[in-house]
Amino acid sequence: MLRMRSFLPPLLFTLAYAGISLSVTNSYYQLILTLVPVWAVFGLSWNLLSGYTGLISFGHAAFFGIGAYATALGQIYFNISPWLLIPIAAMLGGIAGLLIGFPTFRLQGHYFALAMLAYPLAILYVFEWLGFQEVTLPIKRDAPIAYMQFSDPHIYTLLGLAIMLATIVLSQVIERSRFGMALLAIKQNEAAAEAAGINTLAWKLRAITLSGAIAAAIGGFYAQVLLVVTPQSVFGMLVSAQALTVAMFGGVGTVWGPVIGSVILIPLAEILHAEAGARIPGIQGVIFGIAIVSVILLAPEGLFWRLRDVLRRRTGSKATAGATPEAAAANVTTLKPAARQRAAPGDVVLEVRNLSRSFGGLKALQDVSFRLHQNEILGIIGPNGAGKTTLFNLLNGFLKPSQGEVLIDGRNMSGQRPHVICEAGIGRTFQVMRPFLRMSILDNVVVGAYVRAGSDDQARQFAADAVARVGLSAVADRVAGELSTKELRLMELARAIAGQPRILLLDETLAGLGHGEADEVVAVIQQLARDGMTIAIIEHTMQAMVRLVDRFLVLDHGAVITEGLPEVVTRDNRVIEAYLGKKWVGHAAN
Ligand SMILES: Nc1ncnc2c1ncn2[C@@H]1O[C@H](COP(=O)(O)OP(=O)(O)OP(=O)(O)O)[C@@H](O)[C@H]1O
Repeated sequence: MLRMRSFLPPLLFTLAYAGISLSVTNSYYQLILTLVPVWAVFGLSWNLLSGYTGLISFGHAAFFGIGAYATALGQIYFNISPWLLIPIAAMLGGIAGLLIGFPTFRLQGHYFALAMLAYPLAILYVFEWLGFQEVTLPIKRDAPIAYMQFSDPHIYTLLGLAIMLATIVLSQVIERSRFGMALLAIKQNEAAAEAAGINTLAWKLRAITLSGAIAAAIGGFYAQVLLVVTPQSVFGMLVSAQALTVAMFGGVGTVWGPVIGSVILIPLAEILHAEAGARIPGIQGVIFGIAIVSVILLAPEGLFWRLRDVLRRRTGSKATAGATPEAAAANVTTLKPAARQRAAPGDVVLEVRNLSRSFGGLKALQDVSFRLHQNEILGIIGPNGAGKTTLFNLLNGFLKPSQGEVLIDGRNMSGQRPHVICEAGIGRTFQVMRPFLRMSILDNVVVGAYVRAGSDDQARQFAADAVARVGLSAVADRVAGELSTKELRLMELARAIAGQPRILLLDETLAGLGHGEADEVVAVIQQLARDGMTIAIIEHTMQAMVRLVDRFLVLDHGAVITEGLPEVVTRDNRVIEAYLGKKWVGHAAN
């Protein structure tokens, strides 16, 4: 029902646009009205890859141009109808996406962006070299409908709108599915996404394949509208910039962004080009340049998000008038920490054997061995640089060991990728939180649920259960950007348990919390252990740790200096010397 309702605005917008375009009689204005959905679809295709994953593509013209040339050359050399050629172009664009994505996804950040820039330029020179400088589509007066050559230009606009509506709906479906969640998780933190069980390379390849297919399809349609294709007009820098500009101007990571950007910028640039192009050549490029600079300065994420924030603030301030942050905080179910009840040691669920890891000459971890039993809470402590986070990174697959083994339920998992280890039952939180600030708590948590869930509905159910277990049900619909540090920590915990891990690695989950807040989070962790979860926690807050853990493992200079019960370990001179310090002895005596 909710989904159907979200399709209504794009449908109404398309109908209104169609109504306006049918009343236009000037053929030049009609062409502009056709180009708006064309560039909107191109922007949407860019958004699907770059808007959702954050991997900026400067080279989407590669796909657009492949589609345009496929449609033109298919008619010239094989006399195939564009109705068939456009789907073929989409297939070629998808294949190109896969071929480009596979090597290029090895690069990150601006290296990826720059590599993408090279593809359309290389193809442009190849097409020029092949002699396809200017390809004119054959005129088919005998079969105009079969060859998509309509005498009434309104039909092109309606076709463009139909493609745009289909692309918006497809994007909306993707946004709310496992696919969209995976892409957003990659955008936020690719490593954390892998740790949450997401096979990031596979999802990125799916995104670029689909994005390439849509860009090529609309490139094919563009060739059909203009009836002439040149390398510069379909592979040129300005074409790639067009996708980027309409999406960034309108709003990145939303279906409405490219549509808004296109509706405003395309008519503006085209009319200026027609009116002033002869006097000021290249005015179109100037307009796009100004648009990008203005957006960067005034609304860095695009118009859509800016407007939404303003509206939210207005309606939010009315709705929450009288509702104080304290009242909102009171909605969070709080648990009180219980006195520590040592778990009876269960089966060994995790065994670490002689694990070592060096970075160049630095031995960050040396010959570490220990076992983790079911239901146990193991505290991992040690001074800064002792190797605690390195140990976690080895356990969940971020790092490969130089030596040694990690066995989960007796199975050697060392060297496996993080999402495989997550599937095997290890969940993890991070020292630095990276929530999706514009998304609700529930949506943030859903990202972690997909590793176990078979369907979108099941993922939402798992997420709702996880949110309830950390006591955040009452605020599940609030956006993460409004949460306190404690609530964010609980949300991260919920995200980790939504994937139903059996072993949970918590990296400084209490960092930045006040005394009372830390107690609440401790109580939640205790409850998780009582419910059957096995937990390893890195933490510097010793007062909380001695109440929480069943056993300590103490690291110093990458090696285990001791392990055992809290009351024994905290009196061990080696631990006091290396980590706790003399102050601790005085404190413990009191
Ligand atoms: N990717 C890396 N490359 C080079 N050196 C690294 C890398 N990761 C960790 N180290 C080094 O390995 C050692 C152990 O670091 P690690 O982060 O595991 O310590 P830690 O016990 O978690 O410290 P803290 O309590 O400050 O988080 C440190 O000397 C650190 O500088």
